Amino acid sequence: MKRTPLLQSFVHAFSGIYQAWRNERNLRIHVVVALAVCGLAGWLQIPLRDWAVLVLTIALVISSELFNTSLEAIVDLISPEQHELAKTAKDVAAAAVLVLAIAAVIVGLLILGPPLYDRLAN
Ligand SMILES: Nc1ncnc2c1ncn2[C@@H]1O[C@H](COP(=O)(O)OP(=O)(O)OP(=O)(O)O)[C@@H](O)[C@H]1O
Repeated sequence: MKRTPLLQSFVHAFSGIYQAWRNERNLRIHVVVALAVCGLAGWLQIPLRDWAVLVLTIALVISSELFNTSLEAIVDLISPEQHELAKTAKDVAAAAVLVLAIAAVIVGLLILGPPLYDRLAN
């Protein structure tokens, strides 16, 4: 099998991000919320370790959304008709994103809550 050049692999990956961005409203919502959280974290001047946790959490949510988008495309390709297994595949993948999104909200509250309270109270 012909091996894809390294640079071309990056081009494909960025193309994947662009396609998902164009087609997936949920991904755009995740990115907008992530930018808002980063803005708030910058304003609150949180420590570097908290930044690391925030960035990893944001990446996990966005990455799961990208996997979800990929899985939806595969399901639509192999099962254009309605099928119980197609429904299970899509619903469970969406559930995986939901679990991470809920965890991300909790992480955000734990990291940003106390400094935000201090800033607003003083
Ligand atoms: N081929 C199918 N067979 C059975 N049920 C399906 C099928 N395709 C979609 N569904 C059901 O419809 C729901 C929405 O499917 P759709 O492909 O529109 O995803 P979506 O709404 O674009 O998801 P997301 O909002 O995560 O992008 C699925 O979660 C599933 O319950």
